[in-house]
Amino acid sequence: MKIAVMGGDGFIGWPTSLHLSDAGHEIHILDNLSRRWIDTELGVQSLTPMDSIQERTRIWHAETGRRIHFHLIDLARDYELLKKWLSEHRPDAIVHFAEQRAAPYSMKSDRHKNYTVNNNVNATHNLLNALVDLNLDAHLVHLGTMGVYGYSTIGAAIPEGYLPVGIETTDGRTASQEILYPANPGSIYHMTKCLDQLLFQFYAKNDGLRITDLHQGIVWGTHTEQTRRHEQLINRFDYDGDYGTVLNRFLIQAAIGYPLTVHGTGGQTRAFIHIQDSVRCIELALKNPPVRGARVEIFNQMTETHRVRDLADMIARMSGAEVVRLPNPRKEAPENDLIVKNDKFLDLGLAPITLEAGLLGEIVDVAKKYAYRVDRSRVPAISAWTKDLAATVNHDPEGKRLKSVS
Ligand SMILES: O=c1ccn([C@@H]2O[C@H](COP(=O)(O)OP(=O)(O)O[C@H]3O[C@H](CS(=O)(=O)O)[C@@H](O)[C@H](O)[C@H]3O)[C@@H](O)[C@H]2O)c(=O)[nH]1
Repeated sequence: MKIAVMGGDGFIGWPTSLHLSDAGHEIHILDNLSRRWIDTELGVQSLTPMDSIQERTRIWHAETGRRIHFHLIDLARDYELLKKWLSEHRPDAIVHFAEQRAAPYSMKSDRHKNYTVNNNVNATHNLLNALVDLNLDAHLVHLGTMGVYGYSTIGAAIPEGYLPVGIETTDGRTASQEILYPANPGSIYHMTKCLDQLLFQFYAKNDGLRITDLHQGIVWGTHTEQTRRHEQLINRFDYDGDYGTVLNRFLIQAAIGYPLTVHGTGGQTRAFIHIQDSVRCIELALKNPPVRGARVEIFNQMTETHRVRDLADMIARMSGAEVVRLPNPRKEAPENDLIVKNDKFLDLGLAPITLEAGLLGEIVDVAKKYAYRVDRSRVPAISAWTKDLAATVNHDPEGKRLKSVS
């Protein structure tokens, strides 16, 4: 297939592009390189040394003989350019990662909220709009989030996208139907993914677009089979307070002797998936498109659930790291249970990498190897969900004032 990977320079976009190229597909990355600009804005860098996208694709070609094409296009702002590209290339499938993906970054300030909403919603809508106008029947696979469901404690498993409901009719019968699971976002970022869902519902219904939405959990790990092939193909790894996700943050904190930063009681339960499984799921989704006219296909893309404090305790046991409980900068339930259905990917043959099997390797391979690149002052999570919470944020889990956290 000819596949366009929107956002193919990012944390999941890059290994996905390599994985699909390795499988023999013709890959075109469309990216505005915004993630690299945000690194500059925040004054942080990936733990792993990352080359330019042009250099990365050159190395891939030298290693494998395969070409990955790069096109500098901003989906949210360059509508005409995007449309021109799609009309000239007419891809068979599109994988859409081209959104701002960090919840803390989206909550940093009014400016960051605006940026996240404008960028994410426009990128998704521009893409859908262009597909219809060009009569392009490409299968769109979007990377969504488990966060669209919220984290309720009702004790029932979260279904894959749709919830069966029974409604009493005016003549006393019970009519049953399936509705999109009620959206319950926990951040501006997560809210944009809820808005995406509505855009998908409309365009699938109105124009028959073929769309798959992957509700993904928190990704951990960094390497995939292809990124291991050459030092310069390495994936990015974020550890800072805005972009670092919880498990990867704990791993690097353990490696540099920084206390593991548990928010609140650590009773938050979340869904997880290894990066290698994430790219496999995307390939499985591409191989199993919905038919034209069908409703949006939704998969829960996660393999296990864990409580944050249990993860911290596990890594502390393995590494000897200290655990600190910090005031939570986020407005979220302090404790929740989480049961998730993920039968669809398992039925398609996904054999998940478990945390227990993969974790130690990650600490040794990545966290310790690049620990010298860490700027400790960028570790604290200081983006607060409300102005009140901002006053309680702990800028210094190590116990001494940090020089610069601006
Ligand atoms: O140092 C830390 C960092 C986080 N947390 C806690 O860990 C949980 C998860 O935080 P996270 O930053 O790992 O994940 P999140 O903000 O939910 O976002 C990440 O995971 C989402 C999947 S999910 O969480 O919605 O399932 C993706 O959509 C996002 O792109 C990705 O950045 C939260 O309760 C947070 O308070 C800590 O206790 N300590």
